[in-house]
Amino acid sequence: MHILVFGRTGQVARALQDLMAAKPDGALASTLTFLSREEVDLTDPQACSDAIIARAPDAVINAAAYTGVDAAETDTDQAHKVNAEAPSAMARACASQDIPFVTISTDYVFDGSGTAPWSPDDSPQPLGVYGYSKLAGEKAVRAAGGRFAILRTSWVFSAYGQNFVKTMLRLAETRDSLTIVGDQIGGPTAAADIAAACLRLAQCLAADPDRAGLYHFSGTPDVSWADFAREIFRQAGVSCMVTPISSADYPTVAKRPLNSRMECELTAQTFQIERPDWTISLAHVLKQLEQA
Ligand SMILES: NC(=O)C1=CN([C@@H]2O[C@H](COP(=O)(O)OP(=O)(O)OC[C@H]3O[C@@H](n4cnc5c(N)ncnc54)[C@H](O)[C@@H]3O)[C@@H](O)[C@H]2O)C=CC1
Repeated sequence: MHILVFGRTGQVARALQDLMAAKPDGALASTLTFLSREEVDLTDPQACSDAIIARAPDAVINAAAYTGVDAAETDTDQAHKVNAEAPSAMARACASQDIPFVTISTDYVFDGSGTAPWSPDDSPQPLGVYGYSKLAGEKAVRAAGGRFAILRTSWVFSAYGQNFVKTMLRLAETRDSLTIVGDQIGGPTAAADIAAACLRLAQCLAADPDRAGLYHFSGTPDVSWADFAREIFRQAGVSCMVTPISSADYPTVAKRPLNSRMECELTAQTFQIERPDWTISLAHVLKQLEQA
């Protein structure tokens, strides 16, 4: 199965490349081709659908996105193009070819109220432009129909790019104590686990279009950012004291949801993908960083 992936340098795209490299020929049952921003810019939705038609893949994974949550507040047009119009064009092209389309969305489509895990049936109510742009993308992908899967995930970390794990390790090089937000709760999710889930979804949708839909996928257990930081330091053997603070004491341009817990039961039932234990995935990432 030939899978075309939008994105080459992002966390999930790099994790997909790792999966390919780790598996001997044939074991992945898929060949992946990655499209960089230089090859196809997602601000040009027509170029996205043209690339799909021209390359005639068996499935498409969209691992590219405008992920600057704060920057999006003032860069609305760009965020909307990349997160809504581009996936819309990709989904329509895939539906026209009757091939699976897997795209990734976010917990930021929710307003973070309450403490119950969000189910895929709950009504989204984003707090900022980034969440709105991703939600607009979800709606357009659903409207396109076909063999689509939208995989909402949260708190992505890996050995690549910018993420919380790397930020914590960098800060701890010069600090012996940190104040970290303790009232936002969610499931940290390794890019490697998301990559494996995306592949499985693409392969399942190729066999069975009835499994098309919206799914949640996040690491377990749910924790606060402060708890996440403590576990990073514990596993890395770094001595750095973590004091939890409230979101109100750490103002950001875009408001963040307090409750990012996600109900992932439908994903488990439909694809036999369980919530990964992020503490185990974290150990792999720390090892990867150590070897880099
Ligand atoms: N990073 C996180 O904590 C979370 C991410 N997500 C979603 O997961 C998915 C993957 O996220 P990450 O791998 O962390 O993202 P990332 O920020 O590491 O990578 C994004 C990729 O998109 C590409 N890109 C951005 N603008 C582009 C454009 N105009 N044209 C072509 N390519 C462009 C970048 O070059 C990069 O390769 C995204 O859909 C994101 O919205 C969901 C929840 C949390």
